[in-house]
Amino acid sequence: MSSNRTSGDRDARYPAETSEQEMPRHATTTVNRGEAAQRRVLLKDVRPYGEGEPVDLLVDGGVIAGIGSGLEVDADEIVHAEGAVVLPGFVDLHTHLREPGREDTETIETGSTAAALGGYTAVFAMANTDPVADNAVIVEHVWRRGQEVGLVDVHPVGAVTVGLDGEKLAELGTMARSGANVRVFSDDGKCVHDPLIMRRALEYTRTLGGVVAQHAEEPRLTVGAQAHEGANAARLGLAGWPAPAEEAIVARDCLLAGHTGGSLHVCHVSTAGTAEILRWWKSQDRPGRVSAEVTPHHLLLTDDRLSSYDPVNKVNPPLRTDDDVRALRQALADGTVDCVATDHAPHAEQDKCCEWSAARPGMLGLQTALGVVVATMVEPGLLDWRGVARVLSERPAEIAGLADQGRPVAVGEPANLVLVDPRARWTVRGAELASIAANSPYEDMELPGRVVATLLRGRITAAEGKVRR
Ligand SMILES: NC(=O)N[C@@H](CC(=O)O)C(=O)O
Ligand SMILES: [Zn+2]
Ligand SMILES: [Zn+2]
Repeated sequence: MSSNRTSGDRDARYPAETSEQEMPRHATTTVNRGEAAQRRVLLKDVRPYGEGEPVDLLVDGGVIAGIGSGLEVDADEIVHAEGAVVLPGFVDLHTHLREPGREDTETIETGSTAAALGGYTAVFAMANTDPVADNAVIVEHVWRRGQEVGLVDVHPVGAVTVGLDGEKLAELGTMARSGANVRVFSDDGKCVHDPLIMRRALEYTRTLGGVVAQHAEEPRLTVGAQAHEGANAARLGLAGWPAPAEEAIVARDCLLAGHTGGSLHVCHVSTAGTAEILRWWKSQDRPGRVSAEVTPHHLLLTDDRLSSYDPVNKVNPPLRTDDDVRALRQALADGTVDCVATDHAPHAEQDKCCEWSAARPGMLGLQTALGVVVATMVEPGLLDWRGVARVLSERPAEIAGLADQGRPVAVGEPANLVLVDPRARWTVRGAELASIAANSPYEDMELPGRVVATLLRGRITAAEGKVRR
């Protein structure tokens, strides 16, 4: 991993130091005077990591300039946070933004909006777009468009193989050296199933300081699969997606990562067996660099949802059993699974509101991830707020090699931050989410934990449920 990697290596991120410095400052209450004026933001009464008495946190010039009680400073904006928990901004290693190709379901702009509202300051946009992000032109477009929108850093994921076809390695080096500085490579949506291609990908990305994010699904075991292979699928006559189709690939890839010294990241872990394999592998003397993510939906939902026959619940890998959910929560709590990634997968109404077998797999996740993590991990006592920072921000930033994300809430650190009201509860309405698509499996569900504000390099990108461009 390139440890010195900051997004600032690439494009301009702040407007250059200009006359902002001379602009008059006013101590005001929540007045937004645009980015140029937002140099100093005072967050009043915040609790870093939800610990201790509320303090004030001053953000100046994109970094945390002071933390203390009763800071009396001249700020451009004051946010009265009323005891909100402050954490490093969330980092999503697994987002589908559908641009280019399916802008009718999500664009970089609408996806960035959903991300900022969900508390994210960086997302990784998967390569299964149309055309596929398997070359420098596409990845540079995604990176630049994300910077233009300016709500969240959109890091393009580069495809491992040309056209996601699994046959020929894409030009990984060209993407790595491009303006998008790609470090995460994935054929997500499809598995890099050929073991020799996977081996070469691990070897090659190692020399680039990158990581291969694997969608673990042995395709020969999931031909025609529609739902988790178990009693519920059998009852409904749906072809089964057996747990070993995931587990066999994860075991194989751990061995390959160990052998090559390459970095493997396992996408959307969904079974108790996969958690066991990862736990065993990580307990070896030389496990190399293997990391894993779990999605919010696999932490909360089970294949009991199949009975409704509503394809909003169709996702890949499929929703599994209660036992799997329990094992995944435990694995996330003990670090066997490193982090939470949304696998935010917007789909058009016509691709979801149709018969089950014709429906596309995938569900929205960016704006509901925090709520689901609070409901499944914080409320049952499996994680505290430091743990939330670890799984939603620190570990994903480390895995992707982002130097300026997932940093401590401390003076001198970059002000990529999220403020969370731990007491607030809200009801999910798919149509009210920022995504163009509305395929949320949490419709009408009440979720705990609300994002009060998100700051990207010291600038408020979202506050009170609205983004600021
Ligand atoms: N998760 C899904 O069910 N769908 C994803 C692809 C993927 O993550 O495998 C998509 O692109 O729609
Ligand atoms: Zn996938
Ligand atoms: Zn995905």
